[in-house]
Amino acid sequence: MTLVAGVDSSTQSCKVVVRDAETGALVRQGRASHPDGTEVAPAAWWDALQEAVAQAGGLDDVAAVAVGGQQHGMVALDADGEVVRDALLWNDTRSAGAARDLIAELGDGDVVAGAQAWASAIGSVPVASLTVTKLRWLRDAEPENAARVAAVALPHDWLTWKLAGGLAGAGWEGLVTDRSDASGTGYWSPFTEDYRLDLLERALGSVPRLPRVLGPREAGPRLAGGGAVLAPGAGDNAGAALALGLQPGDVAVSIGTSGVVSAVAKAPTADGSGLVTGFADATGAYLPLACTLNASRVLDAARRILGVDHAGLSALALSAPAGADGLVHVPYLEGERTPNKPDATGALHGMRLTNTTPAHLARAAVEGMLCSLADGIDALRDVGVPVERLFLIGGGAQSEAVRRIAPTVLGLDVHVPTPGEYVADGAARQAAWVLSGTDAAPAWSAATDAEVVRAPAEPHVRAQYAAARELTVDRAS
Ligand SMILES: Nc1ncnc2c1ncn2[C@@H]1O[C@H](COP(=O)(O)OP(=O)(O)O)[C@@H](O)[C@H]1O
Ligand SMILES: O=C(CO)[C@@H](O)[C@H](O)COP(=O)(O)O
Repeated sequence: MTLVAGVDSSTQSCKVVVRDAETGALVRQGRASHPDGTEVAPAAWWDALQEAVAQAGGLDDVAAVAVGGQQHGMVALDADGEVVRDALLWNDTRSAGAARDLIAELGDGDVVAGAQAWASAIGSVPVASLTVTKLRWLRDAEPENAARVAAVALPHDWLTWKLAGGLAGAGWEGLVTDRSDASGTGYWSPFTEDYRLDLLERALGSVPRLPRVLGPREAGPRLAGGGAVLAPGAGDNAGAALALGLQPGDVAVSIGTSGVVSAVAKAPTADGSGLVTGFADATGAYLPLACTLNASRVLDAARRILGVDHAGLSALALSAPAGADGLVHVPYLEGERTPNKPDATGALHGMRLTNTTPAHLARAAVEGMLCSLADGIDALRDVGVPVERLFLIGGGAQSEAVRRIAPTVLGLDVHVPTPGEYVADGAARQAAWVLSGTDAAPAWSAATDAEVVRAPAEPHVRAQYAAARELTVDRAS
């Protein structure tokens, strides 16, 4: 049996799956936690990867490996290949001002024109999540660090490079990425399939070395020591789309640290409103996507307040009526990215003596988180993405309340594939694809055994959320 490995280096943890390259059958797996925070030493990801790989029985008998991971994180490297400072993650909002500056500059002061100019150039309007804004922040806030930057990579690129042995083992040539993750930097164009070095220079003030962008099934360097082939890897959402085998009309709804709705499209998008980012996927197509900063951790916060575990929160939420008798939770606990409100805070609206119970609070948390995703689905529709089937994945999909309430808020049946590591699985499928060299990815059975959850839509839940959504306040600091 030929084995392949897929990695998901996500915000909260690192997951590794080892699968049969031909059938996709799961053979072994491992997992290790990442530290908290929106600024993380990349070495912590490397340590977690080592631990998860060891749990998964190692890579000695594996023929190809692909790394998927959280997108956008800024991994700045110096001339010796060492990290210049801790990585700023996708959910770090300190570069919100830099995003505003970059938009205004490209529009010569006209922010609407600037936003559209960015969307037309790179498919997305910069927000604090995108790497390009983090580089501008670095230039302005830490000029001494900015001056040391010789190369910039993303989390998945850097881990792939480390697996290849880093600068000593693979040289700068071995620093590779793929088009899905490159498209989330803000300096790679899905229209020309090339880096926009002018935009990179505009942000950082210099043009550092960038990872070589591999094609969807192009082999990268080998594992240090001459072992497995390293595949291009992917951004996490592109990895999940590959695992799910998304078809036109399908939308993946991922409830991890981020809340993401994404679909595979034949052509790139350029949404000047900034709600939909026009990323590329891992197969040579495109991945229009709307991403929030607040998803599974909204439920974690509600659990903390109520002093219950996952099952307890779920039972409470399901015991309250749809709409929680008017209690609305706007879940901007980390600020927000879609809509772009980096300084917003979360809020509870419509509190009455009758609805201030643990059950109502739990219901409002689940509904508020789902309402923000429903807004994202509307944004996808607005750019012409067909929305027919929803696939619910990510850690939050393990909540029964989320699964059962989702159709009432999202207004469609929800397909829930068997709980699994879909990003790591997509990476493993890509690794098998690189080995096979065939035109299409190997036909592993994907989400065919999904449970379909049906429930009538409850439009008043979204209506009351929409009324409360704008009434948020910015953080004091
Ligand atoms: N049964 C459950 N119900 C609700 N949330 C859950 C459940 N199990 C795990 N989670 C949440 O899922 C999140 C981790 O999911 P994951 O998709 O791995 O996140 P990420 O990709 O951002 O690292 C955590 O916030 C965790 O609390
Ligand atoms: O920023 C995005 C997508 O644009 C996020 O999807 C990150 O890629 C992190 O994902 P999780 O680790 O929360 O799944």
